[in-house]
Amino acid sequence: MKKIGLLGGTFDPPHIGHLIMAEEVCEKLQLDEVWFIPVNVPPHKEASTTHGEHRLEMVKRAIEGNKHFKLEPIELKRKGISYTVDTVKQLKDKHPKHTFYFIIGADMVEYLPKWHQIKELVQLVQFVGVNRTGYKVKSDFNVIEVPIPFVDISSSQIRDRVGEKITTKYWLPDSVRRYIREQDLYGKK
Ligand SMILES: Nc1ncnc2c1ncn2[C@@H]1O[C@H](COP(=O)(O)OP(=O)(O)OP(=O)(O)O)[C@@H](O)[C@H]1O
Ligand SMILES: O=C(O)c1ccc[n+]([C@@H]2O[C@H](COP(=O)([O-])O)[C@@H](O)[C@H]2O)c1
Repeated sequence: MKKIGLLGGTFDPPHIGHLIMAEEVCEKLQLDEVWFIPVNVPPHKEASTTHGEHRLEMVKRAIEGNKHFKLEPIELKRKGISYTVDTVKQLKDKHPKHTFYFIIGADMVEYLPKWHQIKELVQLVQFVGVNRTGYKVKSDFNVIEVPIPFVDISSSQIRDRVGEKITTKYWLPDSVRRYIREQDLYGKK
């Protein structure tokens, strides 16, 4: 039986905030692995995202070299809107012996009441919340709070900076920055 952290995200692109939260939770909760799950269609975001294949490749590069981190493309394969309740059910069916922890930032903790079938979902998986500037980890739902160093970085800021040709060095792994350059992502069209 393994303890598995699940880090769902749009990852458009993945950045050091994602990596630090995954590593901190992995160590503090003594998880065996953290699985990164890029969404297909995010349940709550209006704006369209970069193609799944690019986001998948960027996550692959971001987690390279960390033996605890794995890529789980289950939502991209399933297509459609990526409701977490569907993902957790599928993963529990496939791996009945694992215990799953769904890791979210404080913005998503505050948003929990609006998640699809949230009452059922909280019975199926243990949520873990990490702090994020501007939001609170407190919730009426059962959320384990894991303190992390505040990393005031978001994917949208990175997309804007790339578009404005402002440096993103150290905001995300060089391998991901290279991929963004090679594929000409986030440039102003
Ligand atoms: N800097 C951060 N600190 C703490 N949690 C974070 C941070 N960045 C992202 N997260 C959390 O990681 C998960 C996936 O985030 P996501 O891929 O949407 O990145 P994002 O930076 O929030 O993107 P965007 O700016 O496009 O909304 C969410 O649970 C989010 O709360
Ligand atoms: O299932 C839901 O209703 C739901 C609502 C909001 C967010 N989520 C999940 O939370 C994770 C983080 O979302 P995001 O948009 O910040 O990348 C991602 O896996 C989403 O699918 C899920």
